[in-house]
Amino acid sequence: MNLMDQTFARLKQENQTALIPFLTIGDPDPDTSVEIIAGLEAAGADMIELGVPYSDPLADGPVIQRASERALKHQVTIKTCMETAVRARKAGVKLPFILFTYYNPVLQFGLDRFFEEVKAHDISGIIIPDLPIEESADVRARAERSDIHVVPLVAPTSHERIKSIVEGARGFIYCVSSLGVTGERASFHEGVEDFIASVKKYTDIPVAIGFGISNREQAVRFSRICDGVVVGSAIVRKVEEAIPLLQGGDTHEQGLLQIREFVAQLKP
Ligand SMILES: O=P(O)(O)OC[C@@H](O)[C@@H](O)c1c[nH]c2ccccc12
Repeated sequence: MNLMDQTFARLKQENQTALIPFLTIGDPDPDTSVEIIAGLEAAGADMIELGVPYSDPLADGPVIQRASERALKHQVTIKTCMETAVRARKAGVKLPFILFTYYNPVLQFGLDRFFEEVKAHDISGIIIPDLPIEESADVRARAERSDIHVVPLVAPTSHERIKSIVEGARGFIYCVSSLGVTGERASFHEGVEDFIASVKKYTDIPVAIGFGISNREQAVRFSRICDGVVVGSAIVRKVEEAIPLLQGGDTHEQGLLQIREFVAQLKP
């Protein structure tokens, strides 16, 4: 059984909601990313989206765009992110990894090699936000053969396409809370709870929500109706704010603690 499925099954038994951070790998550097991942698990994260930095992150707001630029200064690639997963495992991190990447880097990497390497690096799932619908059947078939879950994204504007998007999906469904790009939000798309309910009508697999969730109150609100909450920009911003400490030699641990404490209070 895929580690992601095992985790959701355990959380369901414990009547818990998964806290799923997104982290740009290589920000501020690859070594520190391994330490931040360990800190996220210690803070209560249940699985982690390992963000592959990309030069043209169309769906990302300024916080993640800046993080990608910082990471790309270290020439971070899909391979670096896969190696980061293995390094985190070796450091004792047990939670499932989800590789988050735009489609172009996957095509550059090569689809056959991509799935072989994802499997070999103990990664449970992938999210490709710009995966073209006409390519998704092939990608899902390849993933299925390796027992890797391709997590589909559904938006409040998906309406009649929700059924076709979630049918046959594995892992979890990623409900995007609002239109636009990633980034902390004070409010969400009108009727977001109804949207989530409409998605749950078509699937029995876990449903998580992301986009804009940046504080405990919002995480608790969505934990009432979702199996998972995804938090990215708010955490990536904490990393950005901690960089002077992380790079300050004797204040490095203090920087890691600052990130960990922010994440710990998010756990619904
Ligand atoms: O950053 P936010 O608003 O907390 O949203 C999660 C998001 O970071 C992560 O899941 C993600 C990062 N880049 C994306 C692009 C599209 C969809 C989702 C994402």
